[in-house]
Amino acid sequence: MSIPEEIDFEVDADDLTPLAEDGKALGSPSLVVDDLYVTYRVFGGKRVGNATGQKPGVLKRFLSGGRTHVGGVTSVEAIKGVSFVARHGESIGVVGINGSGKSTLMRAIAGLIPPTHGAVYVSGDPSLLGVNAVLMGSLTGERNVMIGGLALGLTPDEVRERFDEIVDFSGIGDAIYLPMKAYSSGMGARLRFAISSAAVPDVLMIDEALATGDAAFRKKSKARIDAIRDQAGTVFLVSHSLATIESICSRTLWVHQGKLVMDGPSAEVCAAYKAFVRAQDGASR
Ligand SMILES: Nc1ncnc2c1ncn2[C@@H]1O[C@H](COP(=O)(O)OP(=O)(O)OP(=O)(O)O)[C@@H](O)[C@H]1O
Repeated sequence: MSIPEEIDFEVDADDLTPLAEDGKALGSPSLVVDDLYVTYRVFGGKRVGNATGQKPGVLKRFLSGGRTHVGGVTSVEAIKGVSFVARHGESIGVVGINGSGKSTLMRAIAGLIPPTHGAVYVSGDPSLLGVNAVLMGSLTGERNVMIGGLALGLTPDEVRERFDEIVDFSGIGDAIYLPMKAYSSGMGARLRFAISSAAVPDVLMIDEALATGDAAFRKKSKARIDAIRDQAGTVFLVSHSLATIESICSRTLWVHQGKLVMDGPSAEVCAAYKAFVRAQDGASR
């Protein structure tokens, strides 16, 4: 296995200030994930041909009308028995190699995928979690600001009041009037972050927005994350940039093959994860 490209150990640590030890006591639990399992069912995921790798016979090919796939349902166990408690005022990083289950975990917490076993309990309004899910690539950024704002529980007037501020924060300028599918991944991520954090949510989940943004955007984002934590929100940050995670999150979860393998202070978890990836990379050479 090689180190996934996105893992950027050296990423811009200079422009990120070290995490301040503010010594603030954390609040009550905002989220409880209890023995969570998530299984995807994929239709048509079976191997082509038979187990020996030989082509199907003439009769089979005739009966299948020349189609090469044989259908069937395959299960992918993406999350296997994850449990943890998050508290108000906590910022939590989530690390793991590609395909380890980070996005699935976030989507399950957001209520976008049902658990196959176990449960997720969220204090407050879980609808605050799902902004990314409602945004539509075929609509302009402007329309998406309105849709995302409504999904956050704002009224249309409140969204209109905050519109300029959201666009300014995203820094995408006149591109706000283009369809979102015309945005670069960085521009899309910046607008999603600007919308998601326009109202103070109970639980804010951030994808790669901070990794794709430039130094100035990361600084602004960090200030906004700190403000959300100060108002007792919980922030999850999924990123391949360990420098960003260590700078923003006091605690980190390491997910591997769908399991939570480590949960603790960011410096310790990131160091262990870094050593693991380097060892894997060495073993594959
Ligand atoms: N919609 C889906 N249908 C079927 N399998 C899926 C689906 N989404 C993810 N998976 C599978 O679930 C597992 C976990 O994927 P997930 O996207 O959660 O990983 P990740 O850690 O977020 O990866 P990355 O770092 O590449 O974004 C993988 O094996 C993936 O193939």
